[in-house]
Amino acid sequence: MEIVITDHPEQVVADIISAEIAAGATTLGLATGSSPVDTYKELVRRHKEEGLSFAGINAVMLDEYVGLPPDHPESYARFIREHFSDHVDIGEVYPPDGMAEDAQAAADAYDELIKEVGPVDVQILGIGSNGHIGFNEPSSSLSSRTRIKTLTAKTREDNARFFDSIDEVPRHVITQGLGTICDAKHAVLVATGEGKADAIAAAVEGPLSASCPGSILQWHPNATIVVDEAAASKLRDADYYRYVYDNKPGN
Ligand SMILES: N[C@@H]1[C@@H](O)[C@H](O)[C@@H](COP(=O)(O)O)O[C@@H]1O
Repeated sequence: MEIVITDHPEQVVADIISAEIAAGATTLGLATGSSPVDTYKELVRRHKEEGLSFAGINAVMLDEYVGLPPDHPESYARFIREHFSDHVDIGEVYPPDGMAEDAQAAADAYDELIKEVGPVDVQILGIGSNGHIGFNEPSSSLSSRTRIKTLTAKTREDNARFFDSIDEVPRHVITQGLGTICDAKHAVLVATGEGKADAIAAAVEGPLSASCPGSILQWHPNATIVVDEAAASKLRDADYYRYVYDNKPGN
């Protein structure tokens, strides 16, 4: 893993995505949540002001709530349109179908679609305060594929801020599995704020364990963790990561 501690995570992630596009990326993996919002803002700015083009690129998503139609204000399909795809020249963005009558069949179909559209060249990720990535809650199989998951009480509480009340937060989701996520050629996780410090410490320096699904990135051959000082504050070896990044060949 490469760990980047920076005051401007959105610039670092946007730089990585711009470089992957320049190197020929054709499939992006998009994440929702507040963590990547500034990155999308920066990518849109680069598109409008610097000519960064997403032409010829398609995208898949990490997850979707079961039971929310794609035009629901809190559906992840809508989130991606609002924060990113409506503002750039990207091709298709394929959302999981949270309204399918048979949600598991929709999840299976989505896993197949990712294989057809993919492989994902660069997958953006956030991390939940309990260490989840996508919606792979603790105890998720490390080799899981896209499937239905039941959200923990903690995740529903964390996400209640986006809904009028906690009762409106769906209990079930379709999420790429950890195995699906790890099929991406480059996984880039962004986290900011003190609330993510424990999750980042567990994902980066804890054991590779289903108890912290984000720790699967230790196993991924090309994972970058981009964090601000607050999210890095519980990393034991932060100084070493800074040293490695500052002395990166080619930097
Ligand atoms: N399913 C999403 C994740 O993809 C996201 O990374 C995480 C953190 O969200 P946030 O960035 O808002 O803290 O939780 C959400 O529920």
